[in-house]
Amino acid sequence: MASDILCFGEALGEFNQTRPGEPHYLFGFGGDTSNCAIAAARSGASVGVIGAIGDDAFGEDFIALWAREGVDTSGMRRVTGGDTGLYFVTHGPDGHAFSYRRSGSAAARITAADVPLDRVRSARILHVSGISQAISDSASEAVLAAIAAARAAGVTVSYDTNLRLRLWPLEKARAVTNAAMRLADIALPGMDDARQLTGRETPDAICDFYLEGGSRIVALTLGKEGALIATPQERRVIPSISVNAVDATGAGDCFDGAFLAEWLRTQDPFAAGRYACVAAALSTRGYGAVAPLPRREEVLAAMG
Ligand SMILES: O=C(O)C(=O)C[C@H](O)[C@H](O)COP(=O)(O)O
Repeated sequence: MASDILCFGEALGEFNQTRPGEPHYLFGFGGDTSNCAIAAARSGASVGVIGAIGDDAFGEDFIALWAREGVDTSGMRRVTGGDTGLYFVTHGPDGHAFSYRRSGSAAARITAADVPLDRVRSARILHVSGISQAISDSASEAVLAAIAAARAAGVTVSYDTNLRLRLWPLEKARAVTNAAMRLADIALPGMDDARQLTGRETPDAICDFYLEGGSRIVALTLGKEGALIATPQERRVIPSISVNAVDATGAGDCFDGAFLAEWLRTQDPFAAGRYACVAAALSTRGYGAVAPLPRREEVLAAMG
């Protein structure tokens, strides 16, 4: 089955500490590209996920989740005896923090030979991230194989920097992510990541960096300040809306999915940016990366 937006990365079972300081964790779903896929599906796009997942109970939960969300899983490998990665979210005065149990997971053991290239070639957008590459060298090569197939077939490549220094050192992240971003048509960096990856300080200088690298659209997320959307011809700051935020986990991924869905519909990066800023803000009103992802009607209602 062909999907318009194909997301490639690691899905992670999520344990989210909803009462600070207490050993009480709410189970949910995470993993940046899976979050993006579900956000895009809830915004009405045709979406699929590719990659690998364990044949354990968490993998089963994900297959059921994606089915409920209308996300195609026919390109997702269930690895016999493989583990699905997990992560823990804790909340403190400086916001949320992640810790991982994912090394050696089914997703991390993927190789370039496992990538379903036919699915990549028949998509309209391939979405990957820095995390998709950080989890192992073989996964990194698999992502590059998917990007090469997409580019050769004229499929738009979308890339979120999603810098995770618990997964790899900054020097390696810089080299790999900056090289991959040069292959991306749509660059989706976050401000904190991009400062560290580019060495540039201002939103404009960061957008220049990625446009000079060859991206057609840069959507630089600025947290509560919204986003700066830049093309070679024009750039606009898009403000966010204020909400009662409890957990920002997955807000960046929600931005990505909402942005890609709306951009596919309108081909207008600024309209997509307005829609995605509102969707991302709404996604912070509940705990977890996936449960609070808004549907298109909620986003449109909040846009007024
Ligand atoms: O860290 C990882 O490897 C994950 O994939 C876990 C999370 O689900 C995403 O990181 C959330 O991403 P944000 O939208 O940037 O909050």
